[in-house]
Amino acid sequence: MIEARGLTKRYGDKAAVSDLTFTVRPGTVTGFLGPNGSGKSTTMRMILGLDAPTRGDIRVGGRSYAAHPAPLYEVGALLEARSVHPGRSALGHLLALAHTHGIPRSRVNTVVDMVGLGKVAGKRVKGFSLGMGQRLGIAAALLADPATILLDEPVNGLDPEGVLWVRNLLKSLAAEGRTVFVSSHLMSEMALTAEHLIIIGRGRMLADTTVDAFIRDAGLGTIKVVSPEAAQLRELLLRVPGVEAVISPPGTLRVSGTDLEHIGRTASAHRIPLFELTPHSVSLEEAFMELTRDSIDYQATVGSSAVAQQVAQQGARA
Ligand SMILES: Nc1ncnc2c1ncn2[C@@H]1O[C@H](COP(=O)(O)OP(=O)(O)OP(=O)(O)O)[C@@H](O)[C@H]1O
Repeated sequence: MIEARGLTKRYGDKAAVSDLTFTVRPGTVTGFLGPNGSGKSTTMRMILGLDAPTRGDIRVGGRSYAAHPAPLYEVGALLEARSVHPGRSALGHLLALAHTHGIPRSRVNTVVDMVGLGKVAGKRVKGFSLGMGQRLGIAAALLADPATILLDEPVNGLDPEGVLWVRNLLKSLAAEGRTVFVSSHLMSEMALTAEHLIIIGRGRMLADTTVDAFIRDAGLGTIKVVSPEAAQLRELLLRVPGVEAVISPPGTLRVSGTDLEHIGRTASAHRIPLFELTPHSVSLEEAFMELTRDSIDYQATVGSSAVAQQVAQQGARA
């Protein structure tokens, strides 16, 4: 379990993290999302005691990281895949880490195999690709079989097979009852991996929610119905428990809690004409961009306007 209370970090005048309060629970994968520079890495560094909060505190397993006598058993982390001495072999790096906690060589061999580096374990890290470096970082994070796993952008540089592997690995670690906290700026990847999301922008909390609720609130599960008798259709649809329907703008219904077939059949049974019946088609990535739009520090001038325009057009069309 990771618990942040009023967590704040300032660098001079700049607040990298502002008053964050959240709990990351065991048994689920929690995705930590935010645009570039939103404070994800700073928060992760504070979890590991690499940065001290200006205000507030952050605990892992009930205590600050520094208060754990053998921290590798409590938290396994991958923050920066390149932070390994390039002259060391993968095996040498892991053995050195293992020695600090009395972890046997057999466990080192196990994690090397687990991450698929068996064939290159004796090779120097300087020859590793980004993806191999990520795998080594994940091996180091898993070395002491910790209760909490903390990974900063673990799929960076991985090929599709590697991305799938990380996704399944994180889910299985959570299913074993571990706390899994993983940062990314890829909403679509997180939606496939995480059950819970913490989304920040400019160091502030934007959303602390489940993936299901995020999808629901973003209107991704809604159906758009255009009919000259929208009000009558709405009354009929609302007779089914769990169905929600709002008229916006006049003549257009936004319906959730049911499916296209039910709406079509209800309209047909009451001879209500339909001009349109479509699932809402905003992607998760676009919903994330909408949420974080006002919190983007680093915005490209070429391309981003096209993306914004596309989102706006999609919103207008939907
Ligand atoms: N050591 C530092 N000194 C000064 N400013 C810093 C320092 N570390 C981070 N910052 C600033 O704090 C803010 C948050 O940075 P951080 O690296 O935590 O964001 P991030 O969400 O991890 O970004 P990215 O997705 O690009 O990795 C940024 O504006 C960054 O420039």
